[in-house]
Amino acid sequence: MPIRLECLSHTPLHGYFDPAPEVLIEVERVAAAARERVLAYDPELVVVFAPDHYNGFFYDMMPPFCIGAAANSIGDYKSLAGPLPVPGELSRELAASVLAADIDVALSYRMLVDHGCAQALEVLTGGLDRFPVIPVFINSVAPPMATLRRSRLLGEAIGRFLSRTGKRVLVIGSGGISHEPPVPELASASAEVAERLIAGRNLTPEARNARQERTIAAAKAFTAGTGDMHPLNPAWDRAFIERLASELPAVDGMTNAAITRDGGRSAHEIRTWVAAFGALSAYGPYHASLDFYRPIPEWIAGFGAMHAAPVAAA
Ligand SMILES: O=C(O)CCc1cccc(O)c1O
Ligand SMILES: [Fe+2]
Repeated sequence: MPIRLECLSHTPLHGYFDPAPEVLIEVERVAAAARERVLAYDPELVVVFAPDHYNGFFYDMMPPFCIGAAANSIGDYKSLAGPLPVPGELSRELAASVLAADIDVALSYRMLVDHGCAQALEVLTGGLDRFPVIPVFINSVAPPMATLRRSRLLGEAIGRFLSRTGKRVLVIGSGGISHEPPVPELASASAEVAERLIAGRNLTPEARNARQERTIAAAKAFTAGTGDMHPLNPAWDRAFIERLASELPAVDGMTNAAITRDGGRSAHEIRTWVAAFGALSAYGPYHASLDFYRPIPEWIAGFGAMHAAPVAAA
């Protein structure tokens, strides 16, 4: 019942507005090494914990957590579009098992995922359809959100189920660390923007393009130091990484308000890493390595990558 973990930041700005060549080369080297590890491991099942950026999940019915029993990638920015090979029966069993463990989770037979899921699968496996994959959505952008502790416990419950399958499992966390790209907030939105956050599925190509251009413009302003975006927070990012590696339950002390204050509104994507480590922790003691960390303003990201495995397997 082996398990491996890979966590990494995502950014849709890769290929639109890149950092200096030496940084880009280093990130691509780290990504290639992670992909080699994954391909050598050859997982029988991938569980990817991913956020969504108002592409698949909206306030018309916003769950804190949702397991996909069938899913499609929308292909925003440069990410791949198309169906994910989801083992639906296993997803349903997973949801039943998590609910039986007192963690309330939704189930979707028509999940839409965006770059927050697709980019991790592409980087780590070379495509969307290389391995059977169960996507697990964690609300990381639409308040109110569950506690960070709840993401850890969700991960743990999923890990207990996975360990019973006997499968060679890879868990992925996609997102974070500190960052605050220009994603609107319902509380301060105009009526028109609010409607988009409540029921904004299936943007027209024009609206999609305008949205992507806004993100690229924001990245340029952020890198130039103009505008008033939340700063990246390398010290906070590194402290978080350290907790994952050596004292996972300590993340329970991080309140949602403190995450927003210290890391920015999209720093809530760290929930995906916490859930992935929670799943790994269900298998016993583990060893984690930090493969990369650097604040990359061009990508609006405190950009990190880690991998981990049970101590017995290391
Ligand atoms: O398209 C959006 O809504 C925001 C995209 C976005 C930008 C920078 C870093 C991210 O992690 C991210 O997801
Ligand atoms: Fe994101």
